[in-house]
Amino acid sequence: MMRLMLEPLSKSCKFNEEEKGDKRPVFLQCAELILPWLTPSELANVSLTCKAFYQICKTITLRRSSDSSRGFENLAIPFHNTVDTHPYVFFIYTPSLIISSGSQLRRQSWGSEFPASPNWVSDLAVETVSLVDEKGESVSGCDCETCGDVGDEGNGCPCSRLAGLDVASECGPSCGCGLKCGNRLSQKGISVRLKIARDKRKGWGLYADQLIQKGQFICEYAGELLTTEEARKRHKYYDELTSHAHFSSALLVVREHLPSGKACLRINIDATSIGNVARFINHSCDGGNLSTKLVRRSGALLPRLCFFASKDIQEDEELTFSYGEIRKRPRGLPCFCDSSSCFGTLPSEET
Ligand SMILES: C[S@@+](CC[C@H](N)C(=O)[O-])C[C@H]1O[C@@H](n2cnc3c(N)ncnc32)[C@H](O)[C@@H]1O
Repeated sequence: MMRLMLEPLSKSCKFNEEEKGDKRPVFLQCAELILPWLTPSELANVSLTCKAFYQICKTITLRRSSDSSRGFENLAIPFHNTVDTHPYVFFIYTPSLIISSGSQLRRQSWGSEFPASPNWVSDLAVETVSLVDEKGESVSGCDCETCGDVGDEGNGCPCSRLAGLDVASECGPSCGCGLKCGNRLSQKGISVRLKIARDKRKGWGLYADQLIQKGQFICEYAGELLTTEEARKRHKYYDELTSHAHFSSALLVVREHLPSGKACLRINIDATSIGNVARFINHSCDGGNLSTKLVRRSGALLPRLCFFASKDIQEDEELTFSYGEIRKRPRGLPCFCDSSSCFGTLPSEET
């Protein structure tokens, strides 16, 4: 389909190169709209067809490397590479957890003059999934009207006391308070400056681009929410890819122990093809400088995995956390965390 569309465009390209008008030709305006939807290899092919397309593709590449979040986050999160020639990583961006995409999210415009619409994936987000009774009323969480006198941390809010031991609870859609409420720390998006930089041995990593104080919210781990069956299938497939070529997967399994202590809820999040900047966080055997917390919005069925600074973090410091303790494979992938407690291999676990 793409070839059919581009053939007439490149023919008119030749025609328009001969034109010496002041106005930008319509075909170039069309190209500006269409080319940001292409993958890097498609873009590379198109850039060979004529000078005008080459220039547009170059601009798109620059825009892509200047903001991995494509305008979905409050702040641009650029790529920096002084190691090799890869300008950016191509994946579909979602600022929050989404239900497995099916065919709806195969393409995303990235690198156009206009930033992506923040509502672009919101219809697919699962955060508003609630436990409701037959009348449609919320049967979990709280519906406090206001958290006004609870301070910026939201400590006194009834919602913050609903959580289990390793889960924090924030105000949700059923609460009367707004986004300014102190008990919605992780809902305001990324508010610290971050960048993605390339390391010779570990590949891309997420770095602080400012001083970050202990306790500050960094980002959530966003991606596709998978069934355990699908997660196992993908895990096997990613393992095969990793053994044949350099490939980085970002499939995370989180277990939430339910208050009874007898059961646990398993959450599989795959950020490999569809995810946010958290997919670039590398492992450190000493636990790194990030702590993870499951955060549930009042009334929401599923918690979200959120990263907070576990210590003060300096500008240019890499953000890392521990991928886990279990090392099932004796010859697992080598770990280059460089911490004094490094095990030598990355954690690995059967999913
Ligand atoms: C979630 S991704 C992190 C981003 C990844 N570095 C990239 O380039 O996209 C996980 C992968 O990063 C690499 N990685 C993470 N931590 C590492 C470490 N401490 N040492 C070596 N490689 C690491 C491994 O290839 C791992 O499978």
